[in-house]
Amino acid sequence: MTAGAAMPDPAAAGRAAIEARRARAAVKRALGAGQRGPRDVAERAWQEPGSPEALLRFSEYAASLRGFGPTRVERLMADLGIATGKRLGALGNLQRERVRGWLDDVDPSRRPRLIVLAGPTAVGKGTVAQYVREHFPQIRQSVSATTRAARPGEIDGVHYAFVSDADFDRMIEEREFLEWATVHNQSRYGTPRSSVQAALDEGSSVLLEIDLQGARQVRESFPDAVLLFLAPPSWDELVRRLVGRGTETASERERRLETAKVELASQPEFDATIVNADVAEAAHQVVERILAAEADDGAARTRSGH
Ligand SMILES: Nc1nc2c(ncn2[C@@H]2O[C@H](COP(=O)(O)OP(=O)(O)O)[C@@H](O)[C@H]2O)c(=O)[nH]1
Ligand SMILES: Nc1ncnc2c1ncn2[C@@H]1O[C@H](COP(=O)(O)OP(=O)(O)O)[C@@H](O)[C@H]1O
Repeated sequence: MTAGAAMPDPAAAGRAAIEARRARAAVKRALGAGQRGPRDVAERAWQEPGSPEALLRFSEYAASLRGFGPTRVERLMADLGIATGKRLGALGNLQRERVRGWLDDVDPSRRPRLIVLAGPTAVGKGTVAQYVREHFPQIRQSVSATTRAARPGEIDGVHYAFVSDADFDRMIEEREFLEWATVHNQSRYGTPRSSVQAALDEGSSVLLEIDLQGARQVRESFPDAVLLFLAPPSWDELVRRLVGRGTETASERERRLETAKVELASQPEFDATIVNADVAEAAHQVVERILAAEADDGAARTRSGH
């Protein structure tokens, strides 16, 4: 194959073009369905040249939004001084500022929120969070640091940053954690402050999958954080999931189930409970809560005139 490497391959180019078109269509669908906000798509386009968002034509982007028919899109483009066929990523600085101003009007509600997803061991927090990661990429998730050992299949820097006790001590000392806790009387876990703050500053909501002690600390330091409790359909099902996962010894399982009883009792402290009977259904409910929280905040700000 090396002989052909420098030659243009029309078939491969065609496949790449089809793939790129599909990716742009997915962005348009997500905009139309309200799964992604127009501000998020525009900011992503400007951050990542070459991304599907950047290559989306402004006319198609605007036409994907609810309530934007061809006439309204045409008028908008004339108002913003955007030429026909212009791609989002190709807008100059002046046009980007104009688009941001317009977004303040059409999408005033999107203020990023900090969301906590807590609940007893093995209820499915990790599974639901992963579904959200795969289907709703605009919602960021932070990677916690932990002193526990990696389980088979867990990747350092993806599932957790696996650190030593000494490293964890240093991170506490240097105030690197937004919150941290010793969980199951065993290992320490902490949320990195800087990456969470950076995501919020960029306009993305951040989902934290943390334990009850962490949830309480977040409530203290971020009073407008939204606390979601993921509950099992029943106690027996919770035990089945813990045993079924097969990652703990019998004595570790006992310890986790003791913690689980305390955690289940804390449910009234949360803003909402979501029962994880079906993963996709629970994940959609989590996302609905996030979108509602973002919109709610905007409405409140609009009312107070800011
Ligand atoms: N406070 C806090 N808890 C965390 C953090 N990361 C993970 N946890 C919680 O630590 C607990 C143990 O997680 P893990 O070791 O993955 O075990 P599992 O809950 O049995 O899957 C879970 O309740 C997690 O939600 C964090 O950064 N801070
Ligand atoms: N809705 C569900 N129905 C059935 N099994 C589930 C569901 N959600 C998660 N599980 C399973 O339960 C086990 C524990 O899930 P996990 O995400 O590791 O829990 P947590 O992160 O809350 O400790 C896993 O084996 C997972 O595949």
